[in-house]
Amino acid sequence: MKAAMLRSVLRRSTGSAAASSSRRSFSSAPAPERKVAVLGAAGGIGQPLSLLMKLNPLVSSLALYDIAGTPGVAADVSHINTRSEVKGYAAEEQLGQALEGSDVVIIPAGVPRKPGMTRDDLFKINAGIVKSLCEAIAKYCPNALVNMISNPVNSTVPIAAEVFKNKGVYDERKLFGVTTLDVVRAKTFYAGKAKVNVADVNVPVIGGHAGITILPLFSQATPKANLSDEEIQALTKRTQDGGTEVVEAKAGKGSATLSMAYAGAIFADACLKGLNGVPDVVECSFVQSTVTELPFFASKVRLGKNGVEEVLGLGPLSDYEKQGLEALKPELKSSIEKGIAFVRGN
Ligand SMILES: NC(=O)C1=CN([C@@H]2O[C@H](COP(=O)(O)OP(=O)(O)OC[C@H]3O[C@@H](n4cnc5c(N)ncnc54)[C@H](O)[C@@H]3O)[C@@H](O)[C@H]2O)C=CC1
Ligand SMILES: O=C([O-])CC(=O)C(=O)O
Repeated sequence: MKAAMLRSVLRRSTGSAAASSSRRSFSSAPAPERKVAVLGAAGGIGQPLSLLMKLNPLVSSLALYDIAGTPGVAADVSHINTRSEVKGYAAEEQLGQALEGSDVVIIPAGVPRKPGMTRDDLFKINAGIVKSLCEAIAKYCPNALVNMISNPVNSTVPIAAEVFKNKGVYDERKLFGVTTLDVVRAKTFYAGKAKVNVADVNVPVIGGHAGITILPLFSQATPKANLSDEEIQALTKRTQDGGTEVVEAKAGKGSATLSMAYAGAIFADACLKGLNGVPDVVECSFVQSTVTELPFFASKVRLGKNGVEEVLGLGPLSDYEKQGLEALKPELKSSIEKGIAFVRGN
């Protein structure tokens, strides 16, 4: 959700005569009907993400699913006077209804880290959660774009792909690991150091979503700034450790939720724009890829009416980034293989 969109939503909710008449004169075809499902909607990420999706005028139907606490969240969000109709789904037997007809399914279901844990430590619990949710997606909305937030993303995306393959519905253009928070952080930290307007900043982040597998390409950052090698290395490390910084600050009360909800809303908005035929929608995401020898890799992707339209190349890397790329491959490879083995062995 970009600032302009939020402004337009807020303008709409004031309902002033001037606003509605200018809306009439400028609006052509109404935005198509789009259903978005959030799985894990009552959680730390799920709640603010559901709020942001309720503010998104591209959404006509919002399905909120969780195994606990859904009715309250759904009732609360449903009172907001924006376009989408909100329904809550509270138990596993309602998951099918929640998913049916979905264009985009966002998955922030599962446990978050506590201090001292790695994202991979979440595998044990989250792998099973993601697997069963993806089995339901394969059954009830096999054509939906899936935005995977649940960690470890480096393994949960391959798990989803294996489930979809087993069910005969895998379309690599429709499965995304959400790495937008890495981009959000890289932009914020770069703007602070380079002393440029954060709204103007662009920084691609490639690789995966854990520790050194997160590789921000500050050599490609715009607007250009004259940062020293030490400054670039410190920015890289801070981006890689951004999740841990929040986990430690929350001191046992979970990981990033608000910034993740923001990032998840931006990525889902980009998916919806792509589905609606808006041209040149480009975001970084962890997708099936041939950009490196690894089967999944995060890089810039162009989004379109069927999901991934094009996986874009990495562009020129600095020597430091080339080293980072080689260094991340073994860990990313083993996380991907762990996800695949989890489904194949089960
Ligand atoms: N991709 C990324 O950049 C980020 C990913 N995350 C990950 O997102 C996940 C969620 O984090 P939080 O919202 O903070 O956790 P949370 O514990 O606050 O919320 C998780 C929600 O998932 C629900 N849930 C559990 N099993 C479920 C199932 N089978 N079906 C539906 N819902 C289920 C829980 O009831 C809970 O409401 C974690 O795995 C975390 O590591 C967090 C931040 C950033
Ligand atoms: O660090 C965590 O566990 C949550 C996460 O993925 C992030 O904030 O990037």
